[in-house]
Amino acid sequence: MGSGSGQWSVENRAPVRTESLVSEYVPETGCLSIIVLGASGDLAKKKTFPALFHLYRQGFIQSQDVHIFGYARTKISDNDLRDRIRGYLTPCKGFESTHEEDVGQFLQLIKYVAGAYDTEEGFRSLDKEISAYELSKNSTEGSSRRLFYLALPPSVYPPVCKMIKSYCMNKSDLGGWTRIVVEKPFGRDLESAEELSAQIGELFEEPQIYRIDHYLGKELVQNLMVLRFANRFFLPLWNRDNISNIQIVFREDFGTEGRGGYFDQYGIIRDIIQNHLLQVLCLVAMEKPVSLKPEHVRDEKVKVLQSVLPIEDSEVVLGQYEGYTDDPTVPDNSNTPTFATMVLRIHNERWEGVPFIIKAGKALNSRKAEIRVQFKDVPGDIYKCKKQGRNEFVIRLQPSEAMYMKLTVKQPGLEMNTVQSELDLSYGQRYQETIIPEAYERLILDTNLTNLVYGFYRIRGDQQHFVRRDELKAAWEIFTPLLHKIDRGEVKSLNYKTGSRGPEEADKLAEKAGFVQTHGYIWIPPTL
Ligand SMILES: NC(=O)C1=CN([C@@H]2O[C@H](COP(=O)(O)OP(=O)(O)OC[C@H]3O[C@@H](n4cnc5c(N)ncnc54)[C@H](OP(=O)(O)O)[C@@H]3O)[C@@H](O)[C@H]2O)C=CC1
Ligand SMILES: O=C1O[C@H](COP(=O)(O)O)[C@@H](O)[C@H](O)[C@H]1O
Repeated sequence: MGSGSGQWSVENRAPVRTESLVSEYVPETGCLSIIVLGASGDLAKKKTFPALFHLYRQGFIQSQDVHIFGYARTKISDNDLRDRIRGYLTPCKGFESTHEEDVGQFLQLIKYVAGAYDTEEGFRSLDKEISAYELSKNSTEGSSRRLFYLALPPSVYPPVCKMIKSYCMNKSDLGGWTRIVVEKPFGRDLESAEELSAQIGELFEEPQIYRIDHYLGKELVQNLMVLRFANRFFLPLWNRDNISNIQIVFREDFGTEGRGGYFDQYGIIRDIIQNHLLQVLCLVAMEKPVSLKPEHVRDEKVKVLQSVLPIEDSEVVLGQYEGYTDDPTVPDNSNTPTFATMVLRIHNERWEGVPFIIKAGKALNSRKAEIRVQFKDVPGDIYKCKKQGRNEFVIRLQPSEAMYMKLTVKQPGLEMNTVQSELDLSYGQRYQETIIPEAYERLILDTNLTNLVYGFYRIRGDQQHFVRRDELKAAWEIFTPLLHKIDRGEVKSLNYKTGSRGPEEADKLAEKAGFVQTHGYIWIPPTL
């Protein structure tokens, strides 16, 4: 790293060798079929196909051994599907000049099959298409790999899994496999999630099931364990003796945008908090795992979830933005929250007494997701620093990925004043040449493709960044009592204005829980 010109530059360093990450490189020889079920939908066009395109452009998906199938009920042709997704395929950094050509070649890998989610006929035609492709590649029966991505509402997972199991399985005796990727929210509450798990569990083994939570694929979420467990700085500070409170925040500056029908059945807690923000909380709060093996990491996450105390009604604020019910698919009297702030408390030695303030909202005044660790006041403060604000360590997940530490320094110059400033690691500036992959790219890669990890080849099929069944159960246990109260109308959503911070009561709750806002200081992402 050199800063002679005043600019940061990044040297290529040898990869760090980490013993526990070494795993055997076992080549998989058969061809791979990726089947996107629900291909006509929102997730497929906005996230799944674009992620596959980027993997293709970066060489992880190669036309000679990977084919992509779209499946849904809508009766459209191959070309219709290609036209639907074309506009969502954004150029890969560094490949802008060949983008049109790349898109054309990628789209040719996609074939569409129309069919129902619960009938033999559709899945038999799908199997026929996949088998024809495998045959055309001379892939030995039993060596081919089939990845079914369920970009579908969870209500159709059981029939779809049954159909896959009955008509579309690969014979896995020669290194081939069949895997399924299921989206969140997995169920509506503890009971329905357990039922869904049991139904799918009868059809597939746990290692075949990838419960995706795309927040686990975000760069700075993947960095959390490295940050906590590979740096001496944080080890002694990361506990109730030093930390006053931790906020985990998700804000969007747009509403449900045509997804009102889906959203109204779930609400912000099931859509964002029970999964995305809770997964982040686990990584912030867990103890160091025995190793980086997926089961060791997930064991520690489960322990955190099981230590969360029941949520107090007095520590919850719900909101619904004005205009939410204008969507014709949303009932006029809907109480579904589009905003929630709540305090989670972890009953263990490290975190007793430290509130985790969780906040998520749609149609707010900004779009961002971040973790804000606020430290306690300095004891015996001779500078009267309280007026400047507390130390905070902020991990900005998006946009403008960054980590910064808010700290008090001497005001530069002749005066002897203190002022709040920051140590700033902004990724856009520090890693200018690096392409930060989209969360879905990374996670799809984890399900099936071979890649370099910390300098070693390993077979993907790594479930560390996916949710295990007991983890899911523990997550639903936390929220189910509250969700049932909301469903029964016992906890009401307060109105808030589109483009606001959400209900004022939410800020008051955070303050009551111990968060001290710094006034007069705002971190601004550095521009290049
Ligand atoms: N959209 C997003 O940004 C995100 C979505 N997700 C999750 O991904 C999954 C899919 O989401 P999304 O694409 O938005 O959903 P959509 O509502 O767009 O549904 C996807 C497809 O499923 C079929 N479908 C929709 N409703 C039903 C139904 N009631 N019964 C049977 N089939 C139905 C439709 O295809 P057809 O009628 O052609 O069969 C539709 O095109 C959900 O679990 C969601 O929570 C997760 C993260 C982000
Ligand atoms: O899972 C979901 O996530 C998106 C937000 O994802 P992000 O990566 O853009 O932060 C959210 O808009 C959607 O409601 C939800 O289903």
